[in-house]
Amino acid sequence: MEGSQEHPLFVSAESISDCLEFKDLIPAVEKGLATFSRRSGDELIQPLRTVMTFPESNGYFASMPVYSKIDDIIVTKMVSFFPKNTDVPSHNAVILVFSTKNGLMRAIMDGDVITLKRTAAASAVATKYLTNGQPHTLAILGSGSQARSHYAAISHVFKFQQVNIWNHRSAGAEALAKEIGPTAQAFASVEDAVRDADVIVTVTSSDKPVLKAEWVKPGAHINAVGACRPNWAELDPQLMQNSVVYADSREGAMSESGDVIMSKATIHAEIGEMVNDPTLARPAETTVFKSLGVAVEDASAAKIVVDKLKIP
Ligand SMILES: NC(=O)C1=CN([C@@H]2O[C@H](COP(=O)(O)OP(=O)(O)OC[C@H]3O[C@@H](n4cnc5c(N)ncnc54)[C@H](O)[C@@H]3O)[C@@H](O)[C@H]2O)C=CC1
Ligand SMILES: O=C([O-])C1=[NH+]CCC1
Repeated sequence: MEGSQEHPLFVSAESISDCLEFKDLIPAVEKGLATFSRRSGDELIQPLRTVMTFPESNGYFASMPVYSKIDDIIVTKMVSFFPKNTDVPSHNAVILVFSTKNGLMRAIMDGDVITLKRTAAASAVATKYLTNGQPHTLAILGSGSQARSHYAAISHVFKFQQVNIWNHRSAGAEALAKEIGPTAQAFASVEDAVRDADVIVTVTSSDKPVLKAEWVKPGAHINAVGACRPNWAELDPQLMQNSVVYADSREGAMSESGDVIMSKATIHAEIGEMVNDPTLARPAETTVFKSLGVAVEDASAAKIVVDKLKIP
């Protein structure tokens, strides 16, 4: 159905996969995070997301609104995450796009592909600024949907000679290593997987630390993507204390990141602040990008889809 004033267009996962490429998305997310970090009210409005919790089913539901003046778009993402899911996906999202002129709904988009790609694109932006020279080895902890999108996005920025995969269920690591090909190897222990890693991605659903300070090579960059609740952590507190820590949103990290809250680590800068002022980058240090997810990343992706599909 063609989009029109009366009927918003539904955009499927397949259509979004086809038109959302990292060559466009990584710079768009970089620009969006920089705009957000300027905190200029007439460029972008992004309130802290609301998260409902369902303790009995260990589930969560987030509503993530944003208005981007420079992209002329109003977007709300709604996403459920039930980390213990096994028979169905752990994350399920939809993205609604509204007109800034009259408030009518322009599009209803699948949010799963956008969430996978924009999250990995944000990590790719952080890795670009915080990796020391040409990295050789990438380590990925976790072998789910974000593990695959992160491999694709970060490999768009750097070509790795070696990709080490660990997963708490080894079959997952073996499967992902096989998909990636001869440069990839599954490891039975986190310590062995990360020992030589220049870039580490943690994309697990663990609520307890899986990565320890003593295993990490000095100067490595870590994209810590999981653990999005204030009492969850993927990194041990010593690693957070030893590292220069970045976040997508200071408010989001102080509200939702157990890695930051429980370790009492200081946030050195937002990724967007670093984009606006590259002297904030510390690539020679051990660095952590604590990623929680912000709506401007979704809006940056939705804008590309709106433009590519010429949605009215
Ligand atoms: N920062 C952000 O913007 C976003 C973060 N996320 C988070 O990223 C993480 C990965 O997301 P997806 O790949 O979509 O999930 P997924 O369900 O596809 O994969 C989860 C991975 O974690 C592993 N895992 C599950 N329980 C574990 C445990 N107790 N210890 C160690 N590993 C365990 C699974 O085997 C699987 O490999 C989740 O924590 C999710 O909430 C997801 C979307 C956006
Ligand atoms: O930003 C996002 O979409 C999410 N962050 C954590 C779970 C989903």
